[in-house]
Amino acid sequence: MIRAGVVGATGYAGAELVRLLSGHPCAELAAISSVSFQGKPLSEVYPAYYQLCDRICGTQEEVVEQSDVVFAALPHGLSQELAKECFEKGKVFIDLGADFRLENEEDYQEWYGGTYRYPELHEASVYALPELFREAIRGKKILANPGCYTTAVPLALAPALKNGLIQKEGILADCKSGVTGAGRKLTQNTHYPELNEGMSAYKVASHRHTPEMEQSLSRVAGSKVKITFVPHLLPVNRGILATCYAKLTDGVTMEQMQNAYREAYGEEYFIRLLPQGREADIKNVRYSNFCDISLHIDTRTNTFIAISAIDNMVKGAAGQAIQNMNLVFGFNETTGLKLFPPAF
Ligand SMILES: NC(=O)C1=CN([C@@H]2O[C@H](COP(=O)(O)OP(=O)(O)OC[C@H]3O[C@@H](n4cnc5c(N)ncnc54)[C@H](OP(=O)(O)O)[C@@H]3O)[C@@H](O)[C@H]2O)C=CC1
Ligand SMILES: CC(=O)N[C@@H](CCC(=O)OP(=O)(O)O)C(=O)O
Repeated sequence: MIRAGVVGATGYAGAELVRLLSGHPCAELAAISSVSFQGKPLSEVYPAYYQLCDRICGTQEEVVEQSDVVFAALPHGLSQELAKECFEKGKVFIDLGADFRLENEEDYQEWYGGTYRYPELHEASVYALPELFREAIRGKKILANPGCYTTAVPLALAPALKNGLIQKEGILADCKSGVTGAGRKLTQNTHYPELNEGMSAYKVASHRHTPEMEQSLSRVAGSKVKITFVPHLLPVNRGILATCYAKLTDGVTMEQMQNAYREAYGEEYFIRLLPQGREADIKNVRYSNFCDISLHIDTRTNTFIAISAIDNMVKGAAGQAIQNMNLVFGFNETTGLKLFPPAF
């Protein structure tokens, strides 16, 4: 049994980590922390956890001391000091935020407005999207867990890009997110009457996930890829639907495309390639670590369309973080994550 701790357990990602860790056969929840709810049981914050996790929220320091692996589910900008402390104490650190995701500090400065205080930690860290970069993750102690859009879009496009089946210019990612993606804090645009019965885009072609997706896609393609990314807010709790468009390379057929995706993902438990004629749907991946992908070609306009669906809180956050924990501790990657999505 390894000991797992969650810093920021009272947020949505932290609470989801607690839920998933409670069913993990090789990890026990050792400690949780909060600033606002210190000294209070987590079940007071989330009544659904009553008698299941009445653990008291402690301090960040207690989590580090009592854990072999520390998950940070904090707002961006708060992870660097914590990572340093974990690294010095030989703990595995898995960051659900963005502080270690971008390779270039200039990109981080531009999109997040911070600096890399400990460059050596960034050198030691790895971008942990297992289905694309698995081998680089093994043996690492600082893991940058991708976010929801930045999981859904690269997984949808990677095999087509890697095999040169689509053109690198003009890729569009049109994405929809459930409201839990915005976290637990209250804001006007996530207020029920403002959101319900509506659907709107936000941060059009200016969202800070853009450089992160481009980083993954460029690595896979072997040269710089730029995309246009437009996120939308959906009036549902969970889910990311990523509809990605690209111009096909001349002459590419659906059979070639399907072969490339089967070769890339055929052995991946968490990626479900849907049969032709079905479309990925956020309803079918809720509460699971699955990423459903459907492939489509518009022969009239020579356009490839890949649609992926994930649960933003699971494959887009806590589930993927536990998948990464499994990977670095040498457990089967699916341990504790064979979550059956509800049918309706
Ligand atoms: N929600 C999602 O779908 C996804 C989120 N993420 C990332 O995960 C991280 C957490 O997101 P999410 O759970 O949604 O956010 P929430 O706003 O729901 O939770 C934030 C957590 O951070 C804690 N916190 C806030 N400010 C501070 C502070 N100054 N010092 C210490 N703790 C603090 C809060 O604790 P308290 O108030 O109790 O002290 C709370 O537990 C973010 O980096 C986010 O980008 C990644 C992928 C998907
Ligand atoms: C609906 C909503 O607001 N979603 C969040 C993304 C949540 C997420 O993936 O968090 P990371 O920033 O850690 O990747 C957003 O658009 O910023």
